[in-house]
Amino acid sequence: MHVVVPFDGREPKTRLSPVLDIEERREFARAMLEDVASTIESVGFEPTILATSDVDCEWPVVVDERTLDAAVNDRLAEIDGPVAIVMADLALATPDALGRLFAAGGDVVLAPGRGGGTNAIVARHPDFRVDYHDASITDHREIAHDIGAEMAEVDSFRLASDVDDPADLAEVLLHGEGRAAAWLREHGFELASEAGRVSIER
Ligand SMILES: Nc1nc2c(ncn2[C@@H]2O[C@H](COP(=O)(O)OP(=O)(O)OP(=O)(O)O)[C@@H](O)[C@H]2O)c(=O)[nH]1
Ligand SMILES: C[C@H](OP(=O)(O)O)C(=O)O
Repeated sequence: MHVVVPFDGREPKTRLSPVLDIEERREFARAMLEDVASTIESVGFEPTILATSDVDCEWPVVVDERTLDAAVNDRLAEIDGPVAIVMADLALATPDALGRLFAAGGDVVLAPGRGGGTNAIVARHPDFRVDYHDASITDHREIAHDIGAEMAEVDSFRLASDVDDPADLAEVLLHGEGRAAAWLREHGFELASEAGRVSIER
């Protein structure tokens, strides 16, 4: 199976701009990418980074400057056989969680993200194409249905937790075991309590 990790390192994670400046967001996004790619590797697959510009890293990189959908759909059309698409901001992903995703049966396997996104996909049907953004999980269910694909979903806290907003950083500090969690600690982030919920402070 080909495992593709989309990554836009140019102005990443704009929703984290209340707490991280542009250089910090680049570094943090890169730390998450390394966590995701090395976790994929640890379950026996070589990730290909599908990036908007060249990335200096130990994995193969395919550069495609077009939109996310255009770049991913081109890979889906070009690659023969199963393709997994795993987002680069899954800082809580573990070998166990990704292993369950890759092993799940079905023509199309979806890992929903909190908030309506689609954090990972395994596509074994040649006609499956993506339509990211907004409530993409609904769109991906519909696309799978329309092409007559047998669909499955993976129920996983770790795969559902993409890191988009400042509140998600608390989850990384609570549960992350990799470079992203270490990066946050090195840059002064720690857990705090706010109105009975865990938050972050710096
Ligand atoms: N190749 C490619 N990857 C992208 C593109 N846009 C987003 N990504 C990647 O897709 C995944 C999900 O990204 P999002 O959380 O939607 O967006 P983001 O740009 O990182 O963050 P925001 O600016 O806060 O929306 C991350 O791994 C991004 O690096 C794109 O245009 N091309
Ligand atoms: C790419 C997008 O990510 P989100 O903006 O939901 O994190 C999606 O999953 O459709």
